Amino acid sequence: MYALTGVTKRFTKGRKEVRALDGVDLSIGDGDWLAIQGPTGHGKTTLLQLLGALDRPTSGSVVFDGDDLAKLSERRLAAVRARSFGFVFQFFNLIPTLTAQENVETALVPLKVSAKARRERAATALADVGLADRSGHLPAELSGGQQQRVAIARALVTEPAVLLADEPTGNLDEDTRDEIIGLLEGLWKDRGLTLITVTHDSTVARRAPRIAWISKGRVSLRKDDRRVQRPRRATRKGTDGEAPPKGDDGATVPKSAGGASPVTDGTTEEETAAE
Ligand SMILES: Nc1ncnc2c1ncn2[C@@H]1O[C@H](COP(=O)(O)OP(=O)(O)OP(=O)(O)O)[C@@H](O)[C@H]1O
Repeated sequence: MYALTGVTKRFTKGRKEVRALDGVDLSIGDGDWLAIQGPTGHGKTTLLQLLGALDRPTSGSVVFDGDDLAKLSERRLAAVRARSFGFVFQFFNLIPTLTAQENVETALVPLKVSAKARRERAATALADVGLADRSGHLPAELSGGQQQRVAIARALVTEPAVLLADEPTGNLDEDTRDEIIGLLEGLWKDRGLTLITVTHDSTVARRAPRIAWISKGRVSLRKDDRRVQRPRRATRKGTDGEAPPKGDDGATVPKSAGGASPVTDGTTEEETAAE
């Protein structure tokens, strides 16, 4: 799904140049859940923004499903973003004057979905995150955890292939953090999503089968890193809504694209990591 090669990102701050990413090589497969962990200011959000086509690298390539996001026109980039990526942020980013239902519907406006279909799909998305009975509430009338659920519904109502979450539990207490990460994990398993979560929090990172550690803009993966390979998510009209089977340790066991025996690609990526 993703292949990043030699990715650097530099910012200029006054007279100083900051190398936010410094030679990142990384591959992320369909259906992977990758946590990006690391100290503050070391490039986590920058990497997430490149993966979500919100920004471009200074050099290197970010290939997503065969397209180098670094080279696409703004128009194509916006189209890929709208079609393929959903975003969740630490501070929810809901529109305060709109109800939960209306906030979720906003994600469908750029896709030119009819008003009736918007209403139906937003109601389903809210039900999927356990908020069917809160659809008429404004964000201020919801708890932090509920607001994040609305934000997750808004991210998923467009049925993206990839969900990118930047510190999704960073503004929540421990119990709510566990609820939200459990919700994300369930959605990841059930929908065959590719999930990429940025987090400071090791408790959250450890829930992901893959962890990328980022330090000074360089990425390293665990020695035992393995890509999870699962079939592409179910589409709206598809029938493959089946949750992947569990392994002995309770972890999701990947299936081959043909739905046959579980496989991984069998390679570790440490050779390609920057450290
Ligand atoms: N738009 C920008 N202009 C200038 N410098 C930037 C910009 N965005 C990020 N940086 C710098 O790039 C470096 C990496 O920032 P980034 O936000 O990716 O770190 P992070 O690991 O996500 O940090 P945090 O955990 O605090 O969110 C930092 O030094 C930051 O100040």
